[in-house]
Amino acid sequence: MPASRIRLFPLLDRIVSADQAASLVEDGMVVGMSGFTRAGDAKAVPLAMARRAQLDPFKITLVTGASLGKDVDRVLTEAHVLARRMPFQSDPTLRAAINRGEVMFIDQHLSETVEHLRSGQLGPMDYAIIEAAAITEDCGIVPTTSVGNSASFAILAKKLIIEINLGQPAELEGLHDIYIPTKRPTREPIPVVSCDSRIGLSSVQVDPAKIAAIVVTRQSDSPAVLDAPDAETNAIASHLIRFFGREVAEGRLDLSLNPLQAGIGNIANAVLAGLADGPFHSLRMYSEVLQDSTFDLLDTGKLLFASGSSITLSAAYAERIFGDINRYKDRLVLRPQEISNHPEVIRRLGIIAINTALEFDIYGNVNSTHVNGTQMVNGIGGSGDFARNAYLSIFVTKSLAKGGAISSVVPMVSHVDHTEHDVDILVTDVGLADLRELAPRERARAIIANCVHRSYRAQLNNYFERALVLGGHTPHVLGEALSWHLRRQTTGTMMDSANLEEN
Ligand SMILES: CC(=O)SCCNC(=O)CCNC(=O)[C@H](O)C(C)(C)COP(=O)(O)OP(=O)(O)OC[C@H]1O[C@@H](n2cnc3c(N)ncnc32)[C@H](O)[C@@H]1OP(=O)(O)O
Repeated sequence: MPASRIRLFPLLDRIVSADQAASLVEDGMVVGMSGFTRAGDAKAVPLAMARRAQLDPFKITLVTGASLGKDVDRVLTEAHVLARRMPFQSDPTLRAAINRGEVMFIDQHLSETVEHLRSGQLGPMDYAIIEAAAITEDCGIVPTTSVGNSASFAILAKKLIIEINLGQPAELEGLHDIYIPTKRPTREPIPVVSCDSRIGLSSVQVDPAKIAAIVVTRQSDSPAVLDAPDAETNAIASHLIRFFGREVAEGRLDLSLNPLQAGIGNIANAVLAGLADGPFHSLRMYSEVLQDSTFDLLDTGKLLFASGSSITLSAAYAERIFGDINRYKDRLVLRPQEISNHPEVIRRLGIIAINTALEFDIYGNVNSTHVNGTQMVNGIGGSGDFARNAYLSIFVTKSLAKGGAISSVVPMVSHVDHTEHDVDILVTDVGLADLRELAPRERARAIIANCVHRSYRAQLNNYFERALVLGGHTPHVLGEALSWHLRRQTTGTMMDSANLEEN
């Protein structure tokens, strides 16, 4: 163990095995864990908890920053350790248990979880299990590749288990900016005034007496798995980039755009990658997750600075970037997710927010989470924090899913995460609908003309024209509004019989 990793020497006595640390967690406890979109998650103790539960069954409420690495939620689900889980997940095994009703999942705006904890609406938190790069001389916990909710968990939990991960570079120290908002209702303004504002400390200060155990690990984060860009993701990126060009021509933006937020996944990655080839320069990001494309943009010099709450990279990028993190350190900051996603800061900076929808409807309501209105996919994540408060709230999706059996543009979404009031721009591979300052009837025409796949356009137009006859500010044929989803369930496709004949 290098002395630089635990610099408060009396704490060396608290090093134990993962199994010993896992034995501290008791049935019914509320446990916080580090981890945000695979980055910086606790890796050894949760697996030891699952092993223990095989012999000594127990259940907990598990609260994290966001999703964890590839094994943690899976093994905890298989060992039936999870009674309740919040605020986000993306694991197929856990997803199935949530949809069977076995795990109670609380799908929460990512900026809000620690507010609930701080105010006593959630908790008290019994243990926080936090991955750290180091513990400083004055008992500062230095996070690794994410901050997520770790800072407030460490401060608010009764006891701490720290995983010192020797596999994470020691040079991560200095990357983080830990700021905890003051008490409500007399809270001071959060002093982030630009993407590169540094307003806090580089570690999380805790009372050493709270550290119950330290476990030493040496394991990389699970890598992100990104598909290669395809024709649809490239088309979405190019529609969006042309739109930004028009905004510049109209004088509403300049070539540095406004600070960018981009969600996880292939489309967001493709859009950011597309910015590298455009005329844009001096870009800044104020986002949650920093993906591969962030580092490509930093390398080309197009991106000046990136603020996030986690760095989630593919295996090849992780090796290159974390092997040379000092090269990027003065152009990066990792913040607690309540600051990266804070409504006050998002509104102040005038963020351009780009997130992915599962489906949207003719009026611009967006479903990001539930297939057929019932089956949870991942959760709302930070998309709502950004959509409500952004300068430009953009949602992207492919126009078709499941080989064309599903249209991503429907008469009425089967679940609403982002209401029409929070959505400015919709983009599919077909085109882009600019909904700003449009009334519902105008929004419907713009969406049907620009976003719907040609195989569903006539069917959707037919629905809208019949809705118009019935009237209303937001016309619908209520008895048919969810008929596309029902048809998919019963016949396997959203296409009606006339459309099936046509296609
Ligand atoms: C931690 C964070 O907060 S990151 C910041 C933003 N967070 C969010 O936006 C959270 C919510 N968003 C998400 O979870 C994702 O972006 C999703 C699920 C909406 C889209 O995921 P992506 O992987 O980008 O899109 P993709 O098009 O590959 O779709 C994922 C799956 O949903 C399926 N799908 C897509 N649209 C539909 C639809 N309308 N109906 C049914 N299934 C659909 C796809 O077929 C695919 O299925 P598969 O995994 O079996 O192949």
